[in-house]
Amino acid sequence: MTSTLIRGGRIITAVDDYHADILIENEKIVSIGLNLQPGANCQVIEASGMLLFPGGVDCHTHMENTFGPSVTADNFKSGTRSAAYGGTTTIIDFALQNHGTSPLQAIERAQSKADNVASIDYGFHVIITEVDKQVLEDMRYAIRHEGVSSFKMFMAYPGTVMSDDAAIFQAMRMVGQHGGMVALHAENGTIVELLIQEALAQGHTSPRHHALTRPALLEGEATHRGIKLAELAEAPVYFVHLSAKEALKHVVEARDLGIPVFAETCPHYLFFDESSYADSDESDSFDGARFVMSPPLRSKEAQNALWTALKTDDLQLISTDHCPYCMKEGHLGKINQKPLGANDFSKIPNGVPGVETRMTVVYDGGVRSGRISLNRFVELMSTAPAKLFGLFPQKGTIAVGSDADIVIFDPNEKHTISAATQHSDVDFTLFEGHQVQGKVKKVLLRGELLVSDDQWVGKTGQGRFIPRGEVGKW
Ligand SMILES: NC(=O)NCCC(=O)O
Ligand SMILES: [Zn+2]
Ligand SMILES: [Zn+2]
Repeated sequence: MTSTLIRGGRIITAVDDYHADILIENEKIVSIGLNLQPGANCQVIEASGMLLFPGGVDCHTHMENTFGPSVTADNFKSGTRSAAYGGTTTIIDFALQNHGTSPLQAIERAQSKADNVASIDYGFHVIITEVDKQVLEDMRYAIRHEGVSSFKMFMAYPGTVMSDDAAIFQAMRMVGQHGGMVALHAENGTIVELLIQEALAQGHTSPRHHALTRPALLEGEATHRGIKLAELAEAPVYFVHLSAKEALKHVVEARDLGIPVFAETCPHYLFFDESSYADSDESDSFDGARFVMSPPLRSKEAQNALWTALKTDDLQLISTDHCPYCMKEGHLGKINQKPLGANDFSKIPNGVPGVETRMTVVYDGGVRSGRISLNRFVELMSTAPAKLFGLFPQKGTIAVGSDADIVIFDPNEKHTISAATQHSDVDFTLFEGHQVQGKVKKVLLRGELLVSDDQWVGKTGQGRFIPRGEVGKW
């Protein structure tokens, strides 16, 4: 029997804050208490002065994503290792339903990419691109028998992954009856497309036009429509990467009425705003491409509103939407990356990295700056995503019986974030040069050390697919 004792740390959960030892046996936490004694052959980890968090749960990542014009820079090997260094021990990634195929085939394909390669645990949402009777039946089957109970649908990207309202409504109605949930990418795709074509026709090709052609109002409109479709379908709904005040307003309104509407935001919307695009209209500046994600960065005012909403539970969690493309073509052999859109902003692959920095930047910029409490931090990073997406209490907390996914975190260590010292295959981080306080020191997945003082001590492939139960019930 393998056993580990973590001694003397300060345990933080979504509701508790206390000093105790944690005893781990066979992947699980078996005891929490004072002065626990190690048995024979027990590994002892000293953690005095350290905070102990449940392993991070990032419910929005895109490893080896193929639905855009190119493949993301991280696959499940590099991406999950990078996540682990950042304190995340579970991700929920995506399985893409290609046109003419079943969601069940999508799950199988996604599993074949992750199995034996991922270093942390994982699940999938299926991206639904086509709905018919058989697809709806397969979605029901996925919820009941495959442990895949959430589905992403796009109100944007016409001609590729966008679904119309009827498809979204039918999917919501089906999954709502079976304990599942649809997650929506809410932007009015047809109007965005029109604005893009008008901008290009006027010769506007630089990255900042990405933001100008995706106005906040169109995120607000789609969010409102998505809520109405969910209400009609009598189903819960989840909004991914919420960025705009105009969208938040509708979420708040619905939640105040007791409608099961949930939403996440992402670190990039909390730490950057639209001014990051400002320089990129100069003739040869392509630098703003690093901030090309959808929805785009919003105003400073929106950023403040998001922070407030995180505090008041109008937003339930922070995920990363880790979807990295390199700024330089050919980095580690990656092709068709951000420079694809060097002469046309609409061809820049959408997405940014973030899986490794999520906990650190939110701890520093959220907890240390006084915007959120330490308990709320744990809730946003771990407990809420686990509860909302059917992983709790196996994941998302430090409790007897839970998986021993634990982050040992030094609240005092200062460091500077840089792509050069990160572990993703992408060649930049939005947080380059940011000085932060608080550092992930050790990370355990089901009791096994993955990361120890900046050293990788984990094993490729030790991550496991985690079947999920009912979602959207929290
Ligand atoms: N967000 C983004 O720009 N890229 C990733 C795909 C998505 O989540 O829409
Ligand atoms: Zn999206
Ligand atoms: Zn995404």
